Amino acid sequence: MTASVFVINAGSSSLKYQLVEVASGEALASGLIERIGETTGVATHEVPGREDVTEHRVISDHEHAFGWVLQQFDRHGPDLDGANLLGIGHRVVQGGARFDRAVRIDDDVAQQIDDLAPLAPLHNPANLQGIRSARATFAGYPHVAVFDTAFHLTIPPAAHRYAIDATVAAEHRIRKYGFHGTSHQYVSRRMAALLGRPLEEVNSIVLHLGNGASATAVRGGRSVETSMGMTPLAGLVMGTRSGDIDPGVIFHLHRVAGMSVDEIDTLLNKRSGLLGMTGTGDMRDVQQAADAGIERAVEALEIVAHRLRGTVGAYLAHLGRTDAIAFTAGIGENAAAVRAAALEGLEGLGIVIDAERNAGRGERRISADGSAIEVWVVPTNEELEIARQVAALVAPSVVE
Ligand SMILES: Nc1ncnc2c1ncn2[C@@H]1O[C@H](COP(=O)(O)OP(=O)(O)O)[C@@H](O)[C@H]1O
Ligand SMILES: CC(=O)OP(=O)(O)O
Ligand SMILES: [Mg+2]
Repeated sequence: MTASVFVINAGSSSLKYQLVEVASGEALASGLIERIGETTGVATHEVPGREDVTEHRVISDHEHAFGWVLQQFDRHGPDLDGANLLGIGHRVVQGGARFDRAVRIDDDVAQQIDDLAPLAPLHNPANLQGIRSARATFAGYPHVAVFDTAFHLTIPPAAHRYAIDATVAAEHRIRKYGFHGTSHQYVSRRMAALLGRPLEEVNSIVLHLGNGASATAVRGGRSVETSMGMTPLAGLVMGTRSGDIDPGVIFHLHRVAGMSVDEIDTLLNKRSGLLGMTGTGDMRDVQQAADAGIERAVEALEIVAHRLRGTVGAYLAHLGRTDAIAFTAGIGENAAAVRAAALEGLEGLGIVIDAERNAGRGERRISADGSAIEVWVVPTNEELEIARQVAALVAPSVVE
């Protein structure tokens, strides 16, 4: 059997996994456990060609979730012992200024991920829980951390520094880190390949629009600007996160509205964005509501598009010359109306969408033939990118 990598993405209340065959890039199995720690969790295990397994049950913590996953492999396959496992890849959201590439996890690296938790309190502790459970289960296999932030460490100081007291910034490691780097890297590479040009020569803007959303300006394969900041709260409008707001709003909510810092944190991270504006954080539901004429859903879509358009405009200026814009992730790949609205009125800047192509499916160019800047839908595959980085680190001969 050809070599595979087990990829784990442990979120605060979820665990996603995929067994990736490195050579083909195919998922041999994948799954998702949601609502860990809540009264009823939902767990699914999918193996191509077999019926999906879905269970509704209480899953107390990540260790428990892990046990469930192993049980599914035992019962429904594929056989992990026969999977020629090269290693385990872990998505880690915050790698700080330290990790500019994937690294093998030892006790020291695990400690450093823990030290970075104050910079990503919602993400790094969960990532670490996944790492601990997996290291206990798959002792003897190499474990590799693949950081969301690594791809963005090429962003120059003028773009990653905030204009605040320099001593405070240095002491508390306050700067823009950026996230979704694995996806931005994968999509920008793929974009260059689709244009048939060397990566070093292509300038692109990648719009990763999922539950979390971020934009990145990529010059010659290197990230030079991105919309998320020190934390994944900044930038675009997201499913439950506000994206950019005036920081003064926070002081106002505290002093005038009497909210605590924790309450404001929850408001901006979990009760804002699409959810806060419309009552649902799911873009499909927002679009349905807008189609039915519900005013606040229509408005929310206008806010989403306005923010996207402004970001694209800024990145066109930062790049100077842009070859392509790529839409990716759940919304970017599937929501034609969001794509069209985001780039509406930019014909004067050389961006012309073809309505028919935009309404299609799958990886494709959606710009008109005469558009100076090409616009594409490029499906992301973070798990495959993680698997490749793991294989490159622990078994370079396999990926050559
Ligand atoms: N056909 C579709 N039309 C519009 N939005 C969609 C469609 N399919 C998925 N989405 C949206 O994609 C978002 C989830 O994106 P995804 O990349 O899966 O998120 P995550 O960040 O959790 O990986 C949700 O808002 C969902 O509504
Ligand atoms: C960092 C981040 O926003 O991740 P996600 O999109 O998975 O929430
Ligand atoms: Mg995703």
